[in-house]
Amino acid sequence: MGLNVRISGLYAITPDERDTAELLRKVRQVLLGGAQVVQYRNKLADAQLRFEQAGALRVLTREFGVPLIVNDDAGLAKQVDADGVHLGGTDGSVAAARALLGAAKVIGVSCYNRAPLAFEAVRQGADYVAFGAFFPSGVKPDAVKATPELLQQARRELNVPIVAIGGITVQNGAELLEAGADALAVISAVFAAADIQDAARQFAELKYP
Ligand SMILES: Cc1ncc(COP(=O)(O)OP(=O)(O)O)c(N)n1
Ligand SMILES: Cc1ncsc1CCOP(=O)(O)O
Ligand SMILES: [Mg+2]
Repeated sequence: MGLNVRISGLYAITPDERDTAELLRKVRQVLLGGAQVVQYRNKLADAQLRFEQAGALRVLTREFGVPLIVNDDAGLAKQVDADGVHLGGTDGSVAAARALLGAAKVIGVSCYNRAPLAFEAVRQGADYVAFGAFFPSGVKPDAVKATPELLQQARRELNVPIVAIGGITVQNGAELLEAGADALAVISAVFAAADIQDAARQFAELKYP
């Protein structure tokens, strides 16, 4: 995994935002609040806008010394020299991403509510695994439901960082950290907050491993 990359703490995932200046303003707030990882995710943007936004986030996250992970697209991660890529079930193989990005970059894999997917992802060289959704998510209302017991099992049986996602708030996140998560991946509870920086700060103050 990347030399100075640690997957732990508040893992802030960007909301679908077409206005790049607005996106940067919001992400600066989460960084000032203490986010430890930023993922660029934008399901509305076309390839040109995604390139522009990922590149701008690359500059911003470097300013804070925080890793930038690109969702779905290892090619874009490579183009902007992101620290890694996050792959879901339809986003290509770990092997293909590794061949493109090299050994120093981070590859994270969505494992939904299935421990066997995580064992296989790690066998293929994933650097972290993500489980969820733990709570109802307005961003992904149809996401499969995962339970804290899965985090306990993953903690016992895996040696890579574990990320929890889906409807996570400051209030319900503590339970997931106690069950074994290293990082909390969050969109709405930080980016839809009236005060984004303060919401991020509250997440950053939780007790991480
Ligand atoms: C940290 C993290 N975990 C899970 C996901 C979800 O990935 P995926 O299942 O590919 O869904 P999309 O985010 O692409 O809609 C994630 N992005 N990040
Ligand atoms: C991308 C994704 N995968 C499972 S739930 C989810 C959305 C998380 O967003 P929120 O933190 O707003 O529930
Ligand atoms: Mg995906």
